Amino acid sequence: MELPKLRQDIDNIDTKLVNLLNERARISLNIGKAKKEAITINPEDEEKETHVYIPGREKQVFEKLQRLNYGPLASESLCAIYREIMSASISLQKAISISYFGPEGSNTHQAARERFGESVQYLPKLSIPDVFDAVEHGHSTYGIIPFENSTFGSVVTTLDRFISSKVQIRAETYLQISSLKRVYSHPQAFGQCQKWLDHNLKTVERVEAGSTSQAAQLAAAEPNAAAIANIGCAQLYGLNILERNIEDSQNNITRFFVIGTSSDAPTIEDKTFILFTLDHRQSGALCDALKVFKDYDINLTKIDTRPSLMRPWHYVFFIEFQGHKEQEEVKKALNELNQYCLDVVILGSYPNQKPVSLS
Ligand SMILES: O=C(O)C(=O)C[C@]1(C(=O)O)C=C[C@@H](O)C=C1
Repeated sequence: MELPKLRQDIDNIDTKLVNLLNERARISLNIGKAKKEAITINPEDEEKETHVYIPGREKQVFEKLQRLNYGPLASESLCAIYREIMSASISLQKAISISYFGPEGSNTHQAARERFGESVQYLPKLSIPDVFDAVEHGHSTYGIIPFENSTFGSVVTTLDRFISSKVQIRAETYLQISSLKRVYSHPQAFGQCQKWLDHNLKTVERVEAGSTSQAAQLAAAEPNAAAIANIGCAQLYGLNILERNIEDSQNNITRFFVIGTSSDAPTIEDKTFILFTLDHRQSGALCDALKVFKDYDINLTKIDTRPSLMRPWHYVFFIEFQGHKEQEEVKKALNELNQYCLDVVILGSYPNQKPVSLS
């Protein structure tokens, strides 16, 4: 076929696409209005503000797209296009800001961009507690923080800040951490690449930085210095890539939480994250607490513990389980759990986003 004719075909399709995209945008604006009206009609509702970001609905849309797609467009390409459609849709309803554990180019920044696209405002914060503060004080609509890494485990600063937090988890999101690099880095990244570093850079001094992107920034400003960071950082700070994929486990994935002022309504598959404290003088207290989940047939997906920060040798337990805090069985289980605990705090419920490859 002639090239001009093929380009004419593309022009015609683009005209249709632009019209359809705007039709979609108008519906999104109406959804925005409907959300505001729902709150005005039901002022007694727990929900005091309109949430434009609905992770459960987004999951549904993305799953449907992948089911519908028979190519030749790759599903990843289609999802990337839709990420931006959704981002624009959100920003039409309300201008939102996302604070993230930065600086610019950090893994958390990357995770945030993959989750929220380019039409929202990003606010870098230099520490994880600063992200919590920004959400708690209303300086940003949502926050995003690293929660755990598949090789190195929990991010303890995040767990510790949850102990005194007023935020609720709204979503989880996963990021494949690849192409880790050099000698300046965040302690988490050093931990993830320990074996490689011991083998290849045994005599090189390891200098800790506040984040992987700060490490890249430092390395860029210093001759003969390197950083362990992601590819985005190398591009941002003009670094050469010396070695790729140096992490000990090649399947190195970090999970992040999106935090906000409230969680969203139940979807078909949610998880809930809680913390609780126990009376340590009572033998079997932890066993009694955990048995509640067995009795209600609630599957646990994570358990962790941290010093309580209030009294030495007192601990806070963190548990993630399948189910939503508004489901009857979960409510009953948490009520019963309360009887065995000094304190139970629900940190939020969110749709399960675990990639199938990790299940
Ligand atoms: O369904 C909604 O609640 C919308 O606001 C629409 C929409 C979309 O564009 O599809 C936009 C943002 C939400 O995070 C989910 C979906």
